[in-house]
Amino acid sequence: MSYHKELAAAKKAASLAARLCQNVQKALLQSDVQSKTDKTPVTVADYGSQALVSFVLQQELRAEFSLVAEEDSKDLRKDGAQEIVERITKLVNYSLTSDGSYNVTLSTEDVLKAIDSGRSEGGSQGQHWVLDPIDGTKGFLRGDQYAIALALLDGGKVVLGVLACPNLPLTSLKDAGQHSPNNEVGCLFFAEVGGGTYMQPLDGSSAVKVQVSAVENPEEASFFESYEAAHSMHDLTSLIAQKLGVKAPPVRIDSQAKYGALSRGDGAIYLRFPHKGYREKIWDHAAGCIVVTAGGVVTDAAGQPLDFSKGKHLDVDTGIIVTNQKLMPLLLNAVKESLKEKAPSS
Ligand SMILES: Nc1ncnc2c1ncn2[C@@H]1O[C@H](COP(=O)(O)O)[C@@H](O)[C@H]1OP(=O)(O)O
Ligand SMILES: [Mg+2]
Ligand SMILES: [Mg+2]
Ligand SMILES: [Mg+2]
Repeated sequence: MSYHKELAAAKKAASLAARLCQNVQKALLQSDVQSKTDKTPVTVADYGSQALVSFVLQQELRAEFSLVAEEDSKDLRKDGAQEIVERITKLVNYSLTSDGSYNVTLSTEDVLKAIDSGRSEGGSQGQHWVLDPIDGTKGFLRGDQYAIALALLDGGKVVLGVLACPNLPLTSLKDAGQHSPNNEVGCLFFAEVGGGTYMQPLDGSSAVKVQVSAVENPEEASFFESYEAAHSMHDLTSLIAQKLGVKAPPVRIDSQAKYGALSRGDGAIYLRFPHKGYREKIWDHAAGCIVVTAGGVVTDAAGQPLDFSKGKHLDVDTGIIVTNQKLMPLLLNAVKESLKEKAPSS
């Protein structure tokens, strides 16, 4: 089965959402930051991006669709939120119409409804879109890396993914680091099952095929991890890297931009070990997973593939690791030994 139409719609939605986020990041004001019950910062851009992606998918596909997305309109429907809802609506309308993509004016209620169409629970039957409207909100607020991550599940498997990374340099992080000196940033990664992975500049110029690094010697490999120590245990990942023989220091970046950078070989390994009690969500990995499948393998710490068919959460054993097929057995060993060493003795 081909998903060309869905892929074209997803690319359009993610590109427009990326532009919305770029506009907000430029003008980021303190009042744009809200607090949700889980205390993660949610900005008008998270909501705007979700409303916009939901609207564009509906317009382009013109069919019933199911969307599992991170945000909902609960906080926006509370007293006192009217002003922020109006700001989100203005932003969404501007982003949809400013380049002539659509000729529409959404009302505040249209926008709230579009946000809430992301309330699906997913599962193993049929098709479900999976969206993180801004992945790496902390990076976004800091002016660093973030991503708009959109994927399609069919029968519980990821069949396409699009990852827009507005601040990721077009050239390898190996050369320029996270901040491109000449400001050539903005990458769109996309992949369809069995069709390889492509990257194109967010400004729309042509796409190139990309490939995960084929490095076989861990001494020549570098690894990515969360910028935030609260999201992944840096002491554990450093032990794993040491056991594996990795020489380079960790490259710490926010969001699924790590998967994007890995998919084009900027580094060879991604290690993610959240603190105890954290449950991974499907929208934090679905798009990232499929863009690295051209040469890469994604598993949990026990070597099992990620299962996207169980609803919103991923039931992973301890952590998530990504590398190429050659390095995976060595990495799994290093992970196993490190976990044993770190485990409290009984
Ligand atoms: N306590 C936590 N541990 C691990 N990941 C978290 C935690 N809180 C939020 N996240 C999510 O982790 C991802 C970012 O991780 P990182 O950038 O470190 O790779 C985001 O999806 C972020 O959500 P959000 O989408 O709201 O930014
Ligand atoms: Mg969040
Ligand atoms: Mg996220
Ligand atoms: Mg998010």
